[in-house]
Amino acid sequence: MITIIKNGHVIDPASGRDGIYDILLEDDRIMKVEAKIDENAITSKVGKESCVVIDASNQYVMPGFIDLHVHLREPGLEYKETIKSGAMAAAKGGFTTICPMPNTKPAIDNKYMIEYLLYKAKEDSIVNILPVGAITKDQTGNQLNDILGMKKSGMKAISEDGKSVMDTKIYREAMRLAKEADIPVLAHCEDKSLVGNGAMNEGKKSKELGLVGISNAVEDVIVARDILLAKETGARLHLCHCSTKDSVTFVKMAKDANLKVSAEVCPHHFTMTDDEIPSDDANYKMNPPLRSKEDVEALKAGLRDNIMDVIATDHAPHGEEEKRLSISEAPFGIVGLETAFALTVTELVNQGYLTPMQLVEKLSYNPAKIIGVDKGSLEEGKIADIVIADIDAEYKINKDEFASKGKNTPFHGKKVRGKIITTIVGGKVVYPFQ
Ligand SMILES: NC(=O)N[C@@H](CC(=O)O)C(=O)O
Ligand SMILES: [Zn+2]
Ligand SMILES: [Zn+2]
Repeated sequence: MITIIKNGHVIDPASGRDGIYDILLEDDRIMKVEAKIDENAITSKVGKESCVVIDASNQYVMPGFIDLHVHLREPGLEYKETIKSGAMAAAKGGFTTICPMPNTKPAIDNKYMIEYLLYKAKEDSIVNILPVGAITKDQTGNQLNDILGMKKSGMKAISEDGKSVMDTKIYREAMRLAKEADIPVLAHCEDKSLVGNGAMNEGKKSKELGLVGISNAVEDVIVARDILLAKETGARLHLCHCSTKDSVTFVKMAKDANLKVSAEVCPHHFTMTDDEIPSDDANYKMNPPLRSKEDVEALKAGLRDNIMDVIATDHAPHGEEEKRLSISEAPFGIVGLETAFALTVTELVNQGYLTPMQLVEKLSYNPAKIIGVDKGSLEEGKIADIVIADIDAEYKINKDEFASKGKNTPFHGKKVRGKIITTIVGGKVVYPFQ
C-alpha cells in the first residue's frame, strides 16, 4: 500500500524540516520526504487502487503526538473510559502513542498485568500503547514491585501516579532499579501529609469558595526530594504535571547540574488560573490544581525557554455523576486528549510562547526520547506515525463531540484554534475513524 501526503507544511525536529514537502509512505514506513513527489509516475507503476493521495495543502504535517500521561481506567473502571474509547480519543486528538498510567483496578503492578494490557491494546487500541507499571504493590507504598521482570514483559516506565511513594527508602530503591532497567521514573509529586483534605489551590479563591487549599509546597517538597534522589541514583526522572513556579526553578537547577531530569506541563495548567474557577464546579478540579497567575506565567516561560520539555495531557476521565458533586467531594482529574493540541496552539503558539517547531518537540520529539522509543520523527525509514492538522481552524470546544467517555472538561464552549484533520498510525489512517 502506497500513501502520498501532498503539499503539507512539514514540521519535523528530527530532520529540522520546516517547509512544504510531499511524503511517500509504503505500508507502515516513511519512504521519501521530498519537495515534489510525482504521484502519476507512482500510480502508473503500482495501479491507482493501491495508492492513496492525501492533500495536506494549508495544513501542518507532524510526527504523531506522544502522550506520556494518560488514564485509561481499564481494567476496573470501564464506565469512565476503556482502552478502546481512550485510544479513539487519542487518535482524535492527534496522539499516535499513549502511555497509560497504572492506577487501574487492579493496578498494573506485575508482569501479568503488563502482558494483559499489551494483549488488550492489540485487540482494542487504534494507537500505540506503552505500558507504565506501578512502583509498589496495589500502589499502597509498602512493597516494591518486580520492576526488572515487568520491564522484560514490555513495561516502558514506572510511576505511582495518583500519589507519591512517601517512603523515601522504598522510592530510592525503585529509582535504582529503574536505572538498572534503563527506564524513566514518571513522578507524581505530592506530599501526602501536607495535602490533607485540600481540594483546590490555596489562595483567595479557595477562601471565597470555602474549600480547603493545596499549597505549592505540597508539590515543591517532593519535586526537590525526587531530584535529589535522581542525583544519588543516576535514574532518569520525569516530573509529571508540574504546576508551580518553584517546580520550574528546581527543574532548571537540575538541568544546570546535568542531572537526567525532564518535566511536563499539562495544557490546563498553562491555560487557566484558579481565579478563573467560576463556582463550585468539579470540572475545574484536578491534581495538581489550577494555580495562580504567577505560576501560570512561570510554566509558560519554562516551556518557551525549553526548561520544561513536554506537554502531556494527564487525561483523567470520570463519570458525569461523580463530577456533579461539589469540588470538596468529586474525584480529581479532567480529560485532555481532545483539547491538548488546540490549547497549545491557542495559548502558546498564537501568543508567541512557542514556535510550531517547539510545539512538535514538546508533543512528540521529546516524549519519544524520554520514554525511549524510536518515534517522534518524520525521517525516511521511520514508522509512519503522522498527524495532519489545520492550525488556523477556529471553533468552540464541544465536550459532546469527544470520543472519550469522559466529558469532564472546564473548556466546554471555549473558542480555540487548531484542529486535527488526519491521524496515521503505522501507515494507516485511524482518524477520521474508519
Ligand atoms: N490528575 C488527576 O487529577 N487525577 C488522576 C491522577 C493523577 O494524575 O495524579 C486520575 O487518575 O484521575
Ligand atoms: Zn498525578
Ligand atoms: Zn495522572
